[in-house]
Amino acid sequence: MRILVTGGAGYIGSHTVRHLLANGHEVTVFDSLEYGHRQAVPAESLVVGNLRDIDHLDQLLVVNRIEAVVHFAAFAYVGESVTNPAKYYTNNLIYSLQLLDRCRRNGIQKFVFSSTCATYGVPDRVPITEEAPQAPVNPYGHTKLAFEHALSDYASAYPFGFCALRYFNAAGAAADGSIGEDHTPETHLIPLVFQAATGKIPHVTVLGTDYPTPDGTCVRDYVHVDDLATAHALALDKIAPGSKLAYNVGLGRGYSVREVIAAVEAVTGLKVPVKEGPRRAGDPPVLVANADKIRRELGWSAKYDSLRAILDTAWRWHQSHPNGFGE
Ligand SMILES: NC(=O)c1ccc[n+]([C@@H]2O[C@H](COP(=O)([O-])OP(=O)(O)OC[C@H]3O[C@@H](n4cnc5c(N)ncnc54)[C@H](O)[C@@H]3O)[C@@H](O)[C@H]2O)c1
Ligand SMILES: O=c1ccn([C@@H]2O[C@H](COP(=O)(O)OP(=O)(O)O[C@H]3O[C@H](CO)[C@@H](O)[C@H](O)[C@H]3O)[C@@H](O)[C@H]2O)c(=O)[nH]1
Repeated sequence: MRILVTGGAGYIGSHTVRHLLANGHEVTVFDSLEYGHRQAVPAESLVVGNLRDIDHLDQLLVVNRIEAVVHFAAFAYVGESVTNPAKYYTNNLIYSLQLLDRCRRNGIQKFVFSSTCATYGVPDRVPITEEAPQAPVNPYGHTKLAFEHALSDYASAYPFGFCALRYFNAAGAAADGSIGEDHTPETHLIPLVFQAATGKIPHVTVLGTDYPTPDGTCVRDYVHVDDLATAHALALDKIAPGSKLAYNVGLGRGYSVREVIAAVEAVTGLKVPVKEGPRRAGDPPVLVANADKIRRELGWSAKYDSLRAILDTAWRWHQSHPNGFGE
């Protein structure tokens, strides 16, 4: 297939691009490089551009005869979305709607969207199934849910199908350590714990120790980026006109912040300096996927089925790239 991957130079995007290319697809990566990295994707696949330049994008859809779009490009700092919602509604919703409509006008019938477990807000039951109420608790989650609604309406009205993949917490790096997670600023737990272990930052702060969880810290479902990548390829095969697919992607097992820190200490053999701090606004206590539906319907399974296996790959990346992509 000829596939356009927006945000393909970012963390999850770059791992997915690698997987799609290995499977023989023709891939055009479209990324502004605001948060992505040129080195994360093959030079010949990359087009540097911004979703806001819709005519540039439209031209690519036509000239490269694109058949499917995988849409990662978005801003993803939950805290920033609260203080600057305009930035999030503009990039994640307005520009995404523009892209969606150009897909329709150009007859593109397959669309895979990076959604998130943040669309569930604070779930009343875990593990979370796809039927759980979607009630985001921050603007980031609102933008993602609003776009899911637009996709659904398009699939009802036009010859168009989509799959929304609701990722839980992406983690890990390519098995060979050649690409991995490098966000600036970094707010995600796992890379921060590695940075604290290796002395790049003085300590990691446990954000909240009074949650209603076994050890008082938040529980998350960490899923390897390469396993997210395979989910995209399976989704592309499944989508047909009229498809309205939505899948949770996680392992179905939760780890607390303290368990993550202990696991990084075990993987690295290093002591992680830790401080305890207050809760971060908007963090649900427990987010764990019920991922039975994607296993059943797409035949998806996780190659990395334990936190230890995921962290081994992240550690290889941090050792071989102590300064990330080094820009
Ligand atoms: N990381 C996670 O745990 C997680 C979980 C759930 C959902 N998601 C979603 O998955 C997607 C990818 O996440 P990630 O962690 O790889 O983020 P990322 O920031 O590494 O990747 C996003 C990429 O999109 C690009 N981009 C953003 N706005 C753009 C625009 N207007 N035009 C062109 N390019 C643009 C950025 O430069 C970046 O390379 C995002 O949509 C995010 O919301 C991530
Ligand atoms: O310095 C830190 C950073 C995080 N945490 C905690 O660690 C957990 C994981 O946090 P983080 O790695 O920031 O991931 P999430 O906040 O769970 O959010 C990520 O995962 C969401 C889906 O779960 C995506 O939608 C978001 O884009 C992505 O940032 C949370 O409980 C945080 O409170 C800490 O204790 N200390």
